[in-house]
Amino acid sequence: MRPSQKFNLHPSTHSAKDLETKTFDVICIGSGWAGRQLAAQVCKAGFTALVVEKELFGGDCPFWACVPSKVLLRSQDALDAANAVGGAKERILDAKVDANGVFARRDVITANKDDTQLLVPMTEATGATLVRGQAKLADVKNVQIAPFEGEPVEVEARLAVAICSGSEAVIPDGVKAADPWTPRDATSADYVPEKLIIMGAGAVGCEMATAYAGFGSKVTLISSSGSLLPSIDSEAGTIVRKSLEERGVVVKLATKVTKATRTDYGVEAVLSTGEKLSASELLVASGRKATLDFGLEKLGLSSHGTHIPVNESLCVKTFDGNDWLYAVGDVNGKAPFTHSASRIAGNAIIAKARGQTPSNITLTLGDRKAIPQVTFTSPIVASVGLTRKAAATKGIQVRQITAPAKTIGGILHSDTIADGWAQWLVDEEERLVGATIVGTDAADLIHASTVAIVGGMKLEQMVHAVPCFPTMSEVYLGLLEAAGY
Ligand SMILES: Cc1cc2nc3c(=O)[nH]c(=O)nc-3n(C[C@H](O)[C@H](O)[C@H](O)COP(=O)(O)OP(=O)(O)OC[C@H]3O[C@@H](n4cnc5c(N)ncnc54)[C@H](O)[C@@H]3O)c2cc1C
Ligand SMILES: NC(=O)c1ccc[n+]([C@@H]2O[C@H](COP(=O)([O-])OP(=O)(O)OC[C@H]3O[C@@H](n4cnc5c(N)ncnc54)[C@H](O)[C@@H]3O)[C@@H](O)[C@H]2O)c1
Repeated sequence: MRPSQKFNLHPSTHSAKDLETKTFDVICIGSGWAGRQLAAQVCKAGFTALVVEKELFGGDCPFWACVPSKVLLRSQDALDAANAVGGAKERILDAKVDANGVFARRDVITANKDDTQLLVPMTEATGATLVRGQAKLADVKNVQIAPFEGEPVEVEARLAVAICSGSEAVIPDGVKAADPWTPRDATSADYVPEKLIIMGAGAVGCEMATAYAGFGSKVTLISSSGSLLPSIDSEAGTIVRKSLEERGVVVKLATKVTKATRTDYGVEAVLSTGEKLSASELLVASGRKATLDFGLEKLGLSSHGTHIPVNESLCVKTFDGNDWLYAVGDVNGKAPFTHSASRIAGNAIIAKARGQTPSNITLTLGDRKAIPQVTFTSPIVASVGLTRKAAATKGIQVRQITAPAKTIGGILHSDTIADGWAQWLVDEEERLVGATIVGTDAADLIHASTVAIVGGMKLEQMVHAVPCFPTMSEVYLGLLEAAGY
């Protein structure tokens, strides 16, 4: 069995047959960040919530996605940081990470995929009731739970049912015969493949290329897109490509993996160029689709493609008069990040139950005006609001301001700090509408831009926000200067 599939479902605990009541204010199908946060929010407001989970309480993020992937990246990062400072680097005996040590640290942080260690008690502490089993929509506000043992049980929601079922990796038919690694396998692995082909250069592909190159794999990163991280403006992908190539990664863009098979050695991949490559493993990181195995069709609904369409309150759009069925998190395809499973649906459900209008936080978050994203490559790529591409698609006229993401603070911090790249996009009134930062500390630096975009700030106001010396926040001085302020 693959390491990604080794976990205990604890089938005899949290059984639907033991429920003291069958009626809850809100029922969440799925216990990822989306389901748990919504349940916690409504419980805090004095309502009751049931969370149904078919796999591990906690969903993807703590066991297979954000958390283990960040652990796989952290050790090389720490070594690189020490290696970039004279006086410290002389003490480093080996600049390569110990992959087994990294895997062991990951297993501790992910509690060996045992949800009873942290996620179950943490979620119960919010006041939510938890049940293990597969949930299906049975009727309006009715959900059927098929437990791991015993007969199905029906539960009813007084206010709302929220589909928080997440997403799963898309494995194209042409490569299935290779029995490829999914992102779950890449984050759960307990060995380092000698040669690794990664298909897809989005966030998963680029992060895993960084991690496995650090472990010593010979990585080939192949993507149908013309640049790495295609959802961000292309300068970011160019910088990440250069860094990956310096780490020995071979990058092939505008190229598809069309077919792959298992061989005695591992896998053979056929590319759209006709080239054939062999490797120990193939990681497919070519996108995700919503998890839709909960019986939408039972209500005469279809999911309209790969995600469930929702309105600005995250209420499902697919049928008239719906005011009780919500889709929250990856399943709605709006912004597939842990942090974007925001309080939108909870606000709407609570306000409606109290006969109030939802606060305008719903709208700010709902239109994705300022949802940030960080890709933990080396250097890190952070972005919020509009990219140039997104502005053009929306027909929004923007002025581009760029500056190096390199400051005196950064130079004092690291002898090898690279120039990096920072971009602000401002609208015709000089209001900030987008920011991208590629470089040291970008993950945290971006938050200042998020706040400015949410606050509708103009450059003439931002000029008053003076960063401390000597810090990386001086990137913002560089941007203001480049903007002519
Ligand atoms: C490798 C990787 C790294 C990532 N890194 C980051 C990162 O650094 N930062 C970030 O913000 N995002 C990251 N993401 C994205 C992030 O993991 C997702 O956006 C987030 O986990 C989605 O949360 P969710 O609650 O919508 O879904 P999930 O976490 O997928 O939870 C859905 C849950 O619903 C359950 N479920 C589904 N159907 C049913 C049913 N019928 N009955 C009962 N239960 C059901 C599933 O078992 C699952 O537990 C990463 C993704 C990947 C793949
Ligand atoms: N740090 C983070 O926040 C983080 C990290 C990892 C994942 N995620 C989330 O997970 C989601 C999924 O990430 P992902 O990287 O799997 O998908 P993605 O959609 O971001 O990127 C898919 C990539 O695969 C390429 N591709 C598609 N078909 C191909 C083929 N046949 N051959 C070669 N290349 C092909 C595409 O051109 C693209 O570059 C993202 O939307 C992201 O939100 C976030």
